[in-house]
Amino acid sequence: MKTVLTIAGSDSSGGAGIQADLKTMISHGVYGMSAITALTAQNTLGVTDVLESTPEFLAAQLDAVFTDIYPDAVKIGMVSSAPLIKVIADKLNEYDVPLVVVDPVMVATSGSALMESDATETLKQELLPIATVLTPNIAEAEALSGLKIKTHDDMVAAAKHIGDTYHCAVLCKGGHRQTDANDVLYHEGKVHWFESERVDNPNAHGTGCTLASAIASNLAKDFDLITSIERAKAYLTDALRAGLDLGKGSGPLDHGFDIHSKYSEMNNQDLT
Ligand SMILES: Nc1ncnc2c1ncn2[C@@H]1O[C@H](COP(=O)(O)OP(=O)(O)OP(=O)(O)O)[C@@H](O)[C@H]1O
Ligand SMILES: Cc1ncc(CO)c(N)n1
Repeated sequence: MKTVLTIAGSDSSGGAGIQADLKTMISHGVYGMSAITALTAQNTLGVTDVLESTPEFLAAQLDAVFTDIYPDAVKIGMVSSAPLIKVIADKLNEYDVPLVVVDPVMVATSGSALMESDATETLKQELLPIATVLTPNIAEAEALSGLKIKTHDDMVAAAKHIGDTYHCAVLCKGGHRQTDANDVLYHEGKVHWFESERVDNPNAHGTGCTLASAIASNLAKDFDLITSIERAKAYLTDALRAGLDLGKGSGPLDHGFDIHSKYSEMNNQDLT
């Protein structure tokens, strides 16, 4: 079985972060592992508290994973401070990880800040150069490129700017656009669009985490980058279309829409 490690924050409501990552990985038939950068007290309405891991404890988690079950791919999500980013970069270099998806999580869908402002520079210098692919949403692509994004051409310009500066592939996600949900990849000097109509579902908590974990799972299974993104976007769109409606705010996706087993068919009546 292929193995994938997520390095990210825990979301107590289960829709984003580590929980979304592990659910996505099991749906892709890969073995998921986690190194937790922070605990968030969070639900579909927002984040009420954050407890960061210490850099030493994050390093210990990474050593424990890498010296035992070596991951075929790594997904990085919420990393809120510069010292934690530095630990991750050092460990990924030490263990020589080939496939790294970096989701530069800065602000949650609910509007809560998830990264300290002075950590952005460390992210740029330390993590972007070792990313196989970086997956900013529009606001994150603006912050990383310094460019304003309004049109499809602006998305391409920002992806090019980031990719050429930090030497990584960049997928600029259009999930926050009004008219479509088209994402654009800039990779090895070429531009590739992944087009999708918007799914009419206000429950979009954790879409970014889910897409990045699905890309990492597909890369671990030896699909090339474009195929990995195509498959990941199809999974994300189907998980949105499944129409789960939980919580009082922007609720989670149905990560398990595609998993059929004898256990998922059991209901309470079967148990009596
Ligand atoms: N309503 C929608 N319909 C179809 N696809 C969507 C919709 N909303 C988001 N997506 C897709 O979800 C993926 C994640 O994009 P998005 O821009 O939402 O990321 P994000 O802002 O990082 O996510 P998060 O809200 O988890 O932080 C992209 O492929 C995007 O096109
Ligand atoms: C822990 C965590 N990571 C990422 C996001 C972004 O969706 C979130 N809301 N929470």
